[in-house]
Amino acid sequence: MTLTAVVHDAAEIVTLESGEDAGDAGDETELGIYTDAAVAVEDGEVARVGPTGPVTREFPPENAAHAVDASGKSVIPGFVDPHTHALFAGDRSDEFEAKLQGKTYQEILEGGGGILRTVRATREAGDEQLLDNLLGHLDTMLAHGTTTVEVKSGYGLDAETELRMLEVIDRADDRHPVDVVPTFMGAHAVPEGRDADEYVEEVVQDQIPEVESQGIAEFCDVFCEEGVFDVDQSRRVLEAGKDAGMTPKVHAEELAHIGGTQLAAEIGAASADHLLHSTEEDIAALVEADVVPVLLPGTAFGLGAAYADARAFLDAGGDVAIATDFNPNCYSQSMGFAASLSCVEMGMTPAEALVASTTNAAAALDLPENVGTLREGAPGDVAILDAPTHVHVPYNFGVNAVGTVLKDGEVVYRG
Ligand SMILES: N=CN[C@@H](CCC(=O)O)C(=O)O
Ligand SMILES: [Zn+2]
Repeated sequence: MTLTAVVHDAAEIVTLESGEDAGDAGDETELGIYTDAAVAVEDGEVARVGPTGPVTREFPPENAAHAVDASGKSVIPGFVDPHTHALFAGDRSDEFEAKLQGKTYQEILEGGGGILRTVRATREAGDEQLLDNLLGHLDTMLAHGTTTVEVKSGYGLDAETELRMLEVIDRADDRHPVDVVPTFMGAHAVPEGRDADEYVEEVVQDQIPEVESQGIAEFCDVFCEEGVFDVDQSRRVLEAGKDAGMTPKVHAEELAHIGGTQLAAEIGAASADHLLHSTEEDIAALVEADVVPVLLPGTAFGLGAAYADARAFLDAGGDVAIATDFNPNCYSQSMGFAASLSCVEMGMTPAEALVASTTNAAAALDLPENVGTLREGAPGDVAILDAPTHVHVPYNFGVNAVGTVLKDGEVVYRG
């Protein structure tokens, strides 16, 4: 056994452990907070967490490969970001200006911009360029406390480029400390000059079998949206993906209400994402089917759109997750910013936002129970804030509250 790390004398450690023995507060919060606390990581996994005295007597910091004095600081699990399109080429900053002048997302897409423009740039980029781009974004995510992220394909829209994207995602996962969960999203848009039904058949008959034979994606996602893929087309893609071993996910009710949430419930998706226009019945169906609602407040912020009704999901008993949705239309890699928007614009509490960006986000990716926690046995994925309480995650905005990050107990970022 190797003592990888001991983080000690923290103002607080948020374990996300619930239950009677959790933290100083017992069962009182979902957060399982210990004050004046330490966490010891052995062979990459949390071996002990609790008050500094007993933990450091059992696991002396001087014996650890990494001893971190966290005096005055809050220690939380690394964030899990369960929805990104972080692999792309090109620049769409001029579309931000166009949107500020009143153009809508759909008008830009219908004019060959938006996703279709990123598709052209991504098809033209070489693998090394794509890999460099993704590694750069993973660096930024890590610096903001994210230790696990989902990344989708979907800027290829043909078998060759979709496969290339998934291979680059796989290489980035090998090369970078952040764990990367791959999602196939061949049905992200209808390629220029093509018919949606005909393209869906290409996704089902050409792309999915290729992805299956490479065993290179865990999830299959679809943009179920007015003017993109309707519910039947989306169902066709997700069922084929499911038959090929990929768990469904759905981009649902982002710009209009067309039934994607009900489809997610019907098909047993891991998550339904966006949900800006979901109804009460939709919410009930998701909760009933145990589908994680993933809310993406950065997207609403960037589009100047109304936010999803987070309270309706929470009040219905939904295990709400939040994500950055980092993509050329939503340019933020920061889960802290997503948390700020979740609290200020969607009425979530800082505690709810933290649960949404750790344990519930891990559930949206079907990750093992311990991911997104600092319970004993969890991966030693730790974010140390330059601040005394976890409330600083949403309370700080436009700046980074994270000072140090450990992945599997190794110090991988120091601000
Ligand atoms: N809405 C569809 N996909 C992305 C946007 C992708 C893009 O505009 O490039 C999203 O989730 O927000
Ligand atoms: Zn998306």
